[in-house]
Amino acid sequence: MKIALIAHDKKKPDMKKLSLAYKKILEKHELFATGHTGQIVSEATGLNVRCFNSGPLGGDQEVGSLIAQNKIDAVIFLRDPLTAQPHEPDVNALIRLSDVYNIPLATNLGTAEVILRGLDNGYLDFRRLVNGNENKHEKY
Ligand SMILES: O=C(CO)COP(=O)(O)O
Repeated sequence: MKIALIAHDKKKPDMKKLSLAYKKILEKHELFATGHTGQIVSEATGLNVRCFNSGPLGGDQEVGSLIAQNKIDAVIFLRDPLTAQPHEPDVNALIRLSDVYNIPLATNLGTAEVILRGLDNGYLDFRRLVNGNENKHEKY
């Protein structure tokens, strides 16, 4: 599975802890991330992470583009709900695309853990069926 990891600045410590705690699960999957988040996760865990631009410089849009191409199976996006972000439209666009394509999306630690444990228990295996239809999203 292809997992996207993103964390706003105040949530990066949480992302570091999450990636360390769930390293054994994450290492079975292909990881993608916005720039600084990916750097933190790869340095903390030693896992291979494909890093895009930093979020404010277009990284969220790069992840969104992969979602639109059916190339991301789950998103863990630890958002900071208490700080205004200059690139809020990009954040909203990424969340919107996840909903358009029914991509499991966690926006906080609680849901992130559910998704990671679900991933390990095969609950996201339905994504493999979707992946069989690469670039052919079901619209209805
Ligand atoms: O701002 C972000 C997501 O909106 C995260 O970007 P970075 O991982 O580059 O800090």
